[in-house]
Amino acid sequence: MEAAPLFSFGVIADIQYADAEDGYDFGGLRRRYYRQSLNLLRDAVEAWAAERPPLAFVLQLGDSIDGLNARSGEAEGALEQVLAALGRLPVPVHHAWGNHEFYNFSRARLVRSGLNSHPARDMADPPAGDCQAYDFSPAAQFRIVVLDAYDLSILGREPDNPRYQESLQLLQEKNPNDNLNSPTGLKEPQFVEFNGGFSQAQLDWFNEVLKFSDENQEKVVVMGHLPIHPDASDRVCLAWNYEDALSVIHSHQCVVCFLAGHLHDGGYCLDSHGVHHLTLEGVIETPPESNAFGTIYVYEDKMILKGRGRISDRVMHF
Ligand SMILES: Nc1ncnc2c1ncn2[C@@H]1O[C@H](COP(=O)(O)OP(=O)(O)O)[C@@H](O)[C@H]1O
Repeated sequence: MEAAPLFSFGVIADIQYADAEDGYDFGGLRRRYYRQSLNLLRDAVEAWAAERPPLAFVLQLGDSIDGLNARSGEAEGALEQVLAALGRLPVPVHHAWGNHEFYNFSRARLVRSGLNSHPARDMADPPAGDCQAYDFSPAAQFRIVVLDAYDLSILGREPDNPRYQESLQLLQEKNPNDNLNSPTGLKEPQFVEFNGGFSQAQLDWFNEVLKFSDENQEKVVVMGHLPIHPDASDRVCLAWNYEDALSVIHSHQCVVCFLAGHLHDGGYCLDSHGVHHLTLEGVIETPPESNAFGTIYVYEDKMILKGRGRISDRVMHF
């Protein structure tokens, strides 16, 4: 028997709920169970709520509702359903924002929604602008960093916003295709409209957080919608400037794990600096008889992932 963990938390990605018939991914190969995804979320919540000792929190890794809702005018209702399901948990839920949040809502609207899990600001010098990154300490000598992978993006902002203009310029420099969602022919195929990146202000802030954690002997788990390691993703689904985020992480000792969603097949690698990169399988492409969520039990020297359904169990030493 393992000793009791220091704390535990739930993880889930790419729920992409919509009250719509099943469909397929862009390639036409993977079925998307839009309506069932809400039932899978409810099953996840029920399983998490029954855990003893109770979880400390849940991380929702983005794409909580599908872009289909925007087209059918059901964005608000779909979000209400997802938040109501998560609201049955007696613990905080921390949300990353993905491309599908921005298909449905502006950044300004998200700040005023139940998907804004940013705690009241208590740390000095948060990242500049409308960046949604934040950090919190769930237990002594542990810290969670929530990164905003669409801080550079043309999704979620009006075209007259300077950050939109800067992002569009970068995207067009890297992607000459007429359809900016198409990675065809790109040297850096992650430069597509449905991805985004990290501003220098966010990277500077991230660096300061990790410096503090190094100085205080903390272990840090980082989460964001987009994967940042090519071995835990395909070449398209990475954050635009994933290398910049990796450099910040690798210039510190404290980061033990990076959690992402976006790539519905999931992925995992242990990188050259001993950081675990775990990309979670997406609920939306999970058949109704299975599921895709997990609980991570944190110990002084490791994290143990208990996966459900498509997500495998895994021990991540640090
Ligand atoms: N290879 C591609 N070429 C052109 N458009 C694409 C390609 N892959 C995805 N898209 C488009 O990009 C958008 C996001 O893709 P989607 O599969 O919905 O993202 P996610 O994997 O986050 O669910 C959709 O409008 C989709 O049609």
